Amino acid sequence: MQSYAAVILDIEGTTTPISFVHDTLFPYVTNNIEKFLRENWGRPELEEQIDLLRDQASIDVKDGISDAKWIPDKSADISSSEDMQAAVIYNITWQMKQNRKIGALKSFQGYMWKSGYETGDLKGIIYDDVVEAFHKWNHMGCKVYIYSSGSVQAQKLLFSHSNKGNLLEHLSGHFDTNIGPKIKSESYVNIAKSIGEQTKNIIFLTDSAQEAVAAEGAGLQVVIVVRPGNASLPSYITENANIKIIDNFLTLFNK
Ligand SMILES: CSCCC(=O)C(=O)COP(=O)(O)O
Ligand SMILES: [Mg+2]
Repeated sequence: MQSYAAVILDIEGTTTPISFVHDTLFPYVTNNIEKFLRENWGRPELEEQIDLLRDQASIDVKDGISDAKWIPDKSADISSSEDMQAAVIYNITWQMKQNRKIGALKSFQGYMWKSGYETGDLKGIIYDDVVEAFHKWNHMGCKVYIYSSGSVQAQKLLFSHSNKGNLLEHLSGHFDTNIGPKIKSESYVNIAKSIGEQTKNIIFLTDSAQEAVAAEGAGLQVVIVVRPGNASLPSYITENANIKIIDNFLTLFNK
């Protein structure tokens, strides 16, 4: 591995078990959405989230995506709050079944998780070696950033309410898909510009083969992280001499 000035980390399957996202975070949304909407109905923050979902739903319907449905407009008096809530529940459930990485869904999930973290019902899970690596990188003066499909709000909640305490002080910044999709090289170029580093001076750690290829295409140094429960790696990754594969962040500090 060459030297580097900044590290970018994926979350799911990299800093955090996939099982935490799929067996705890996602069910928190699907299991609580009905009650959550009822209790928060009329709040401006919830209306902002629904506006984002409605805009995305219109795009999906216009694009002819199968099973996509409109969310009624709040200015149309014909729709009761029950109809609106049912449409939002349908939309969230439909998107989550497909594990979509779309901004409006990710933003809504983050908004719901906020109350879960604040009440203590949710606690982010971070692997032990990640925290030790944070200390080492911080000590070396190497900046650490997060790039996840989860919204910036959701990322901050996870790292501030974690099983290892509040880890936000170790992080220099957060990126979500507002900077671009994780499977596009351009997104990594955008992040490099935003943090003021050349792409060759950044390492990106991820569990995803597609993300690895995109980051490599942008000129970043790429490390694939293998954690329990991660998907097996395709041969174009395992046979790519430019991509290092590790199962523990601390391997990166071995001489
Ligand atoms: C920010 S925690 C929630 C993770 C999430 O919603 C997700 O889609 C995982 O995406 P990642 O890019 O971290 O693999
Ligand atoms: Mg991942």
